[in-house]
Amino acid sequence: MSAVLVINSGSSSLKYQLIEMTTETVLASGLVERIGEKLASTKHEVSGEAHKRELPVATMTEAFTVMVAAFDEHGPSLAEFPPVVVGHRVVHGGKRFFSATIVNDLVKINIDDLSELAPLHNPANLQGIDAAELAFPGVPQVAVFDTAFHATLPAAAYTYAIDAEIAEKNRVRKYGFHGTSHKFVSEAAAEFLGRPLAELKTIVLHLGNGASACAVDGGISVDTSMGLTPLEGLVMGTRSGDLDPAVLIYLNRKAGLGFAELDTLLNRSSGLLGMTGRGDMRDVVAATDAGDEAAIVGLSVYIHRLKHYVGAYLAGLGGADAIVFTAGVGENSPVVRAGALEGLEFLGIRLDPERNISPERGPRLISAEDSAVAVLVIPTNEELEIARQALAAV
Ligand SMILES: Nc1ncnc2c1ncn2[C@@H]1O[C@H](COP(=O)(O)OP(=O)(O)O)[C@@H](O)[C@H]1O
Ligand SMILES: CC(=O)OP(=O)(O)O
Ligand SMILES: [Mg+2]
Repeated sequence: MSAVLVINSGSSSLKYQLIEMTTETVLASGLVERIGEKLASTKHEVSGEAHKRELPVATMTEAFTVMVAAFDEHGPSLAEFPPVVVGHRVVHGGKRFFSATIVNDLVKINIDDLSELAPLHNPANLQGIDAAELAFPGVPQVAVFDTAFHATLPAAAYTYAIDAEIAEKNRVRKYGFHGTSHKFVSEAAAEFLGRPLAELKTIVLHLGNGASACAVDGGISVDTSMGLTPLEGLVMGTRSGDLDPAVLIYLNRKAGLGFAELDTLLNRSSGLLGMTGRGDMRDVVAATDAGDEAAIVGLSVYIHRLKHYVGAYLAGLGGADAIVFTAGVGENSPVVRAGALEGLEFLGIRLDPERNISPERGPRLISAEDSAVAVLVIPTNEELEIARQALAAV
């Protein structure tokens, strides 16, 4: 019996899962949100029961103390299920990390060095590693990188068409993100279809708060929509995704917006939120049903962009065996799924409307029997994938 503790530490939150790996069962999961604010809220779920609390939590180290206390109080006992390894989600691995890596001082220096490429994510991930080292002395820590799965991108896909010397010197290229999810989901799709991964061409659409598309050929990432940072590509909850880069220059000159303001604009107040005043897809869909004009346009932009990437990756892969929807929006929004594939019948892509709106959970087929391309919904499980890779690394 071996348990793995999975840690996803963000700028103001700590999410965790303790997973028993012989049966891949979640023993407990939880989160500490709003770290550093006056009151943080915590949730610890075990045996289907959620234990919630509000208390001040100033730092990531304190958040770990709160997590360990929740295990002591509500179980399961960490003495009974001691983690054999702690697996951490680390967002940016740059060109240094291509697989799950046991953390040592040099690895931490490298993660820190990549912070300038992921300022929202890497510093928080590193704080999580430091706090876990204090809380679980002697237990190996393994970093699992969002970028790792995309290490296989060909130069044609990862190179930006800018001055090569400037790009090289500043490490400017496409890295891609959500790799842990794209890997898990593309493998689960092959399993669901009962076909060898090596033979499958798959398009994975990970549509959460952050969203990205990935073209997977025989289990290998060959193209993806996020870039140097998790800003490029699809329309997201608060991020713009693709736009003419000259918009930045123009807004700087014309509206006097500085780089900090432009950063905030594109990362935090654009996307669905910027277009519709609502960053949550559930609220946007509800508003379109009520006839809200901004919501109707915003949803149409979201779907237009999604279809654009589906088309691009169908062309890049030379057709696809499966198109897979995952993450919060992908798993739960029939409107988005139908919109993204509408009009693609000429390519052999045919949704079954009944299957698409079925409230069923779990991996499922939503295309019609006569569809040449299988359209699937597969719930992602980044935590389980991190646990598997962390355990394999030790
Ligand atoms: N029933 C639903 N219909 C449409 N969107 C949904 C539904 N349930 C959840 N979502 C959307 O999923 C998104 C969050 O996805 P999730 O994968 O949990 O995000 P992340 O892990 O990136 O924080 C939110 O925009 C939310 O509105
Ligand atoms: C990399 C990224 O965008 O992650 P998230 O979807 O968790 O924000
Ligand atoms: Mg997510």
